[in-house]
Amino acid sequence: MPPQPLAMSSLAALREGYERFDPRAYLQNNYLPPRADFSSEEFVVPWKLRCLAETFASGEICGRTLIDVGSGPTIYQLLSACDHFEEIVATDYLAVNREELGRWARGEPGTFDWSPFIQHVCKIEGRGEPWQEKERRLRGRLRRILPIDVHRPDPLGAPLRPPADALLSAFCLEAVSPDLAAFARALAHAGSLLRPGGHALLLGALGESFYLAGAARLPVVPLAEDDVRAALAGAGFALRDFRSYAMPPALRTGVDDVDGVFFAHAQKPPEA
Ligand SMILES: C[S@@+](CC[C@H](N)C(=O)[O-])C[C@H]1O[C@@H](n2cnc3c(N)ncnc32)[C@H](O)[C@@H]1O
Ligand SMILES: O=S(=O)(c1ccc2c(c1)CN[C@@H](CF)C2)N1CCSCC1
Repeated sequence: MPPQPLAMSSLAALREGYERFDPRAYLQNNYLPPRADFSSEEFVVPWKLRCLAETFASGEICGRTLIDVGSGPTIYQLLSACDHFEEIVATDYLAVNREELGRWARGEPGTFDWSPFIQHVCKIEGRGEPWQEKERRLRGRLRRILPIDVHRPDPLGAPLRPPADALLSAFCLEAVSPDLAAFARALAHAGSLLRPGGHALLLGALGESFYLAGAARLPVVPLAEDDVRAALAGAGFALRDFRSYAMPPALRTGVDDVDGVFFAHAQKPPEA
């Protein structure tokens, strides 16, 4: 019997899977029709954008720096945030995603067209702002695009100085964690980037076990709503708002097996 390869750790298997992650395929799968359907407020992308717009509209969440954990190649999640923070710090584990974001931030040709998302956010924010103005503002405030690994206690490799005033993360933690304990640890690690009293906004998948991004097939830890609530409490957060969305059958396109989406707004306790 030839020597058997050592069993690869689940984290190592995940990292190997992400080496095959194709940003353009990922964008195609999730941010173009049929999933990017803006025709009804009942569809998921308008629902997600409305959760963020309504939460930022209160004006309570603002400050100098917002960090986005596991940005991937997407910027939709930053469109309402960018009006309330001087600096947006995007992060991702993969250089291909950081490069995609950098090309968009510099306005280079051939990057993904986010204008339908920007136009929709300007519409629901109701200020009559030209979408090109919102795009210009986000590009001006997206100043750092950093490598990150949420499985490290110090996800950026060094503390963020000063700590972020707010943290956002969309579809990352559950998509990079082999199990619930790893998800909870990753949340706590990400939370270490946030100042006391800072706000965390999480968007994520419920009941999802895999997703496709080109040649990559990535495992996802299937989450129930209570798993998210328990992980937030375990990481020391106070829950402020929790909403969920059931995925309509028409949006089951085979690129994943997501059952629904959650939105959580939580706050880190103030300094003792
Ligand atoms: C499903 S994508 C989410 C992308 C984007 N935030 C969105 O809303 O569509 C998950 C992202 O997590 C990143 N990632 C993979 N491993 C990671 C890790 N250990 N720490 C942080 N991010 C990681 C991937 O590169 C990928 O961009
Ligand atoms: O746009 S979504 O909110 C969305 C957006 C991104 C993702 C997923 C879903 C599910 N798989 C994730 C992999 F981690 C990435 N959406 C979820 C409901 S159905 C339409 C697509």
